[in-house]
Amino acid sequence: MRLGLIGFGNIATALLDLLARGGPLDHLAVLVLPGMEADARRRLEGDLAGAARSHAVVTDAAALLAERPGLVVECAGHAAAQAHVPAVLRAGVDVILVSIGALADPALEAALRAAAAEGGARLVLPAGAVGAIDLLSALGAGGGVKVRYRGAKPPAAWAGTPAAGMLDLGALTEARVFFTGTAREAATAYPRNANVAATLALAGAGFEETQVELVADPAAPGNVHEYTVASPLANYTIRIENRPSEGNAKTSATTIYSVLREIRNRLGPVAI
Ligand SMILES: NC(=O)C1=CN([C@@H]2O[C@H](COP(=O)(O)OP(=O)(O)OC[C@H]3O[C@@H](n4cnc5c(N)ncnc54)[C@H](OP(=O)(O)O)[C@@H]3O)[C@@H](O)[C@H]2O)C=CC1
Ligand SMILES: O=C([O-])CC(=O)C(=O)O
Repeated sequence: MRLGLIGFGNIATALLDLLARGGPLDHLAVLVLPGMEADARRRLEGDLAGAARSHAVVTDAAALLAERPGLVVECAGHAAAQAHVPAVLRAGVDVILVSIGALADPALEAALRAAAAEGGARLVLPAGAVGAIDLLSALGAGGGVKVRYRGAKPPAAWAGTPAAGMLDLGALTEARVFFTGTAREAATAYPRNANVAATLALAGAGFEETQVELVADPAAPGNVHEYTVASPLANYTIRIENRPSEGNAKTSATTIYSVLREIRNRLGPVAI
C-alpha cells in the first residue's frame, strides 16, 4: 500500500505504529509544515524506520501527489484540510478526513464535494472519537432527526481554546458547561476539540439543527461523548468514555483506531 499522510503529529505517528504491525507499507509520503522536513525525516529513519519500505517528506499537495499515494489520510487540522485536500481529491485520490470540523465552513464543504466529484474520488468521513454513526446516518436519510450532543473533557484538554478565557481551568472543582450552541459554532470555535459535533451534524440533523454542549469536568473519566437522538424510526442515547491518546490529551485514542478501521476495510476481504 502507498499511503499519504497530511500531518505528522499524534494521530499520524500512532497510526503508523499500528499499521507497521501488519508489515511495512510499500511507500509512505508525509506532508508536513515547511521547516519540519528534517525533523520528519529523522523520525522516519529512527523510531518509525520499519513503517514503510520507502518514504518521502513533502510540504505541498502537488509533491504529495507526485508520490502516487493510493490513499491519503488528513490528520493535521482544519487549515491543512483547506489547503491540501481539494487538490488530492481532484487528482482522483480518496481522502480520509479526520479534521471533519473543517466542513463547518460551507464553502469548504462545497469545494471538497465538488473536488471529489470532479476527480472521481471519495471523501471518507470516519467515525473518529464517537460511535453509532452508521445508525445516525441511516436515520438521517429518513428525516425528522433531532440530535443533542454533550462533549466533556478534563480541564487540561481545553487548554489553548476559548474555554481558557472563560474558566480558570486549573482551579475547577466541578463540571462547567462553557459552550452551548450549534454544531457549526462548536466546530468552528473549537477546531481541535469539536470535530465530533461536526461528524454528528453531517450524519444526522445538519450543522444548524445539532445542539451542542461543551463541558470542562475535573471528574471526567476521559473524553466523554454523549448524544441523544430522537427520530421517527428510532430513539437512542449513547455515551462513550474515551481514553485520551498518549500524544495529545485533546484527541481520544479511539480516533486513531477508527482511521485504522477505515484503512483495513479498504484492504481486507471483508469490511465491517
Ligand atoms: N474526527 C474526530 O473525531 C477527531 C478529529 N481530530 C482532528 O485531528 C487533528 C489531528 O489530531 P492530532 O494528531 O491529535 O493533533 P497533533 O497536534 O498531535 O498533530 C497535528 C499535526 O499536524 C501538523 N500541522 C498543522 N498544520 C499543518 C499543515 N497545514 N500541514 C501539515 N501539517 C500541519 C501539526 O504541526 P504543529 O504542531 O507544528 O502545528 C502537528 O504536527 C486535530 O487537529 C483535529 O482536527 C482529533 C480528534 C478527534
Ligand atoms: O478526540 C476526541 O475526543 C474528540 C475531539 O477531539 C474532537 O471532537 O475534535
